[in-house]
Amino acid sequence: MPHTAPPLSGGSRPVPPRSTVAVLGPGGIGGLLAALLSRAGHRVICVAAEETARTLRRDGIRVHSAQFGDFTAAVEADMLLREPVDLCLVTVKQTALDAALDRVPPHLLDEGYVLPLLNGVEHLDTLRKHFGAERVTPAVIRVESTRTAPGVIEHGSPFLEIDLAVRHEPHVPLAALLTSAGADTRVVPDENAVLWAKLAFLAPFALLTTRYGLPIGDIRSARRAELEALVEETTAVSRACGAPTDATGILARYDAFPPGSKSSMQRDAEAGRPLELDAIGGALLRAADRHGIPIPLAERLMADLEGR
Ligand SMILES: NC(=O)C1=CN([C@@H]2O[C@H](COP(=O)(O)OP(=O)(O)OC[C@H]3O[C@@H](n4cnc5c(N)ncnc54)[C@H](OP(=O)(O)O)[C@@H]3O)[C@@H](O)[C@H]2O)C=CC1
Ligand SMILES: CC(C)(CO)C(=O)C(=O)O
Repeated sequence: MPHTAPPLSGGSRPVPPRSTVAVLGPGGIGGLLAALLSRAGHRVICVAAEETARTLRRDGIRVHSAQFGDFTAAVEADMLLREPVDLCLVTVKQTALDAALDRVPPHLLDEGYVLPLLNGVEHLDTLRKHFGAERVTPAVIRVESTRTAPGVIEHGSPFLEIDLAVRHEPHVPLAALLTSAGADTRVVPDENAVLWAKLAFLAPFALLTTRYGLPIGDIRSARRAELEALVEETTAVSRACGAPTDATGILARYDAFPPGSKSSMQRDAEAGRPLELDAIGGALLRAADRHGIPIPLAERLMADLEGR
């Protein structure tokens, strides 16, 4: 998948032989990264609810991946983080973030870094309040990965990409650590560019696939005009927020997805789970309102989805 924002150097520094990484929420993306980091030789502590923690301690994490193959990785797991770690990946849904943060006492990250991989833009405020602004590295992930049962992960996309918004190289070489696990990781100097490039791309994908219950292949063919109009809206908001996002590039990215790909919001809808509507569509509407940008199509889709 082509990236949109210009990279900085930073992915090539040596990785500490064995880092200790906590994963708060070992689900679709957290479980995949936990397993890959463990397989790469790092110490991984998953922080999860009781049943999931018990299952992970007993069975490890089983990954089925077209990109990385099928493998099982041993991880530690607990309901509460009890010791300092080099890095804490935050990989819960936005709807579970406040409750999940009770499991990670902030002082345990005094020397480490927090890497949130949630979709959306507004969770960073919550995390900065909890851990302190200097501990949190904004980031986004591009992948399609599903937790089909506790500790069982189906990684469906032929890619796993992470963009880190880092102005100054953190003490822990985060990019090299993630690269060592197999993630195609880039360091980009601009937080807005990283977060809004993802949201401008994700919001049309998530809202349309969820609204119509169709995978991206059907949306980009049968509902092309709607998709293009919505991308015009999201890129206008993104540009107003200071992120130079271009509609043509986003449409090309949709076209490169395997046709059966679904958004995580769509998978949540299918499973009857709460949707991250506020984190994705709500954040978009609020930003459009702040900048006086009309986005009627996004508003209509949000109203449809809220009324489901
Ligand atoms: N899945 C994907 O392909 C992609 C997802 N994203 C984003 O990544 C984020 C995570 O999504 P995803 O991995 O799909 O989510 P999942 O629902 O698969 O995983 C979330 C995990 O959080 C755990 N969890 C929920 N509440 C708590 C809590 N209070 N304490 C501890 N753990 C908790 C769940 O536990 P349990 O297992 O016990 O239910 C689950 O393991 C979202 O913001 C999503 O939008 C971004 C790109 C792609
Ligand atoms: C669109 C996709 C699959 C890209 O990673 C995503 O971020 C999501 O569905 O949450």
